Amino acid sequence: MSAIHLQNLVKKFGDFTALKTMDLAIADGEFMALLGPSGCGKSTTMNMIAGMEEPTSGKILFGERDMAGVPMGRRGVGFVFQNYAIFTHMSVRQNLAYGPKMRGAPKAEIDRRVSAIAEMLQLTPLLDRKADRLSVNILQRAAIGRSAIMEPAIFLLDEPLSNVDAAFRAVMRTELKQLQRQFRQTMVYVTHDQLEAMTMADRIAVMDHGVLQQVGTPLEVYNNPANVFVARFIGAPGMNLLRGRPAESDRGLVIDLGPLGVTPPLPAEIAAAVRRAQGDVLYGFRPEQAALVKHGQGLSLPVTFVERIGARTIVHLGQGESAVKAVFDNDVGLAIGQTAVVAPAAQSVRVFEATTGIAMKAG
Ligand SMILES: Nc1ncnc2c1ncn2[C@@H]1O[C@H](COP(=O)(O)OP(=O)(O)OP(=O)(O)O)[C@@H](O)[C@H]1O
Repeated sequence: MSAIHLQNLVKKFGDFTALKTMDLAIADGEFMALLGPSGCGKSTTMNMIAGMEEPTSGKILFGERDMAGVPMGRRGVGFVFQNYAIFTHMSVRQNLAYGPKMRGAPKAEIDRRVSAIAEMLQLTPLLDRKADRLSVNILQRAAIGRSAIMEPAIFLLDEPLSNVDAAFRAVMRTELKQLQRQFRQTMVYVTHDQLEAMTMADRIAVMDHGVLQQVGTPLEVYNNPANVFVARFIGAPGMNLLRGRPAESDRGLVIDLGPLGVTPPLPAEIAAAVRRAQGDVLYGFRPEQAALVKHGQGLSLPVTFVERIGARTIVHLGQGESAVKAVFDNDVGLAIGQTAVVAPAAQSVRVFEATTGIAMKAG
């Protein structure tokens, strides 16, 4: 019943198409993140699932049931927004109890459910505080509790952590995931923060400009991006992409990167796909998968900047179209102005068509 199917879903605002023909199947009990930059259509999609917006065309099914014309209050969804929806004149307890009370639940059951949810969200010591005395962090926690207490089969969260501070966000990521595991709800979670999507979601739907770009597990979208948008958007920093032209060499198929020289030979399965293609390609590899190698064995580039973030070091190499980043787990002792020679781990190399941006895959 609580699987969600979006079929050919389109949303237009006047002449502007906010969502272009979205097809997405979210399984019962799945945690799906809708991830993408601002304005990509995440909230529009969510608002249609919630019943706050009507689709221009296409269908939304909950299980087998078509939601066309079903008002928000009848969809059985819980919804938490970026801005906490809390009654500030009430205590935390009264806020949590509000939904079950409106439904006419007996007092003993309300008390039991309020205690359980308060315990789960670490709100127990704050139950009798008035909401207007609470920090933004705690207010958002109470707002999540207020929706979760209704045990909706479908729980929709739209950027619920974007106003809370960074340390609290880390705590809430774990708690939300635990909450979902416990209730086994279908959860749809809108975020522009890939860390939230990567750490919590079973699968991620990556969107851009109203178009669904890829759906996959966090590792799938990280390891095998469907196109250059996903390659750049996922990962911090995103994937390195260098323009070049396939060329045969005595060691196998390589990519001629012009002034940067030629790449190491491509792994056989990627080489087969690249041989079938025509024109320029983008040679991609993750900054975390670059190693420092000896001269002549990789791409030789000047160091332009070095960022140290705790134990991690991000080394910026080259400029303009030849710019590359490499991430190391230690201080590799490189300084601005030096030359570094980097090579990606062979199995991590990905190649994309330059004109369409689509990943070239084996098979
Ligand atoms: N009611 C509306 N009328 C006109 N345009 C709208 C309306 N709602 C959204 N849009 C436009 O549709 C596009 C998608 O908006 P949406 O809010 O879904 O994006 P988003 O990915 O959730 O981004 P954000 O994180 O900034 O909210 C944007 O260009 C937005 O300006």
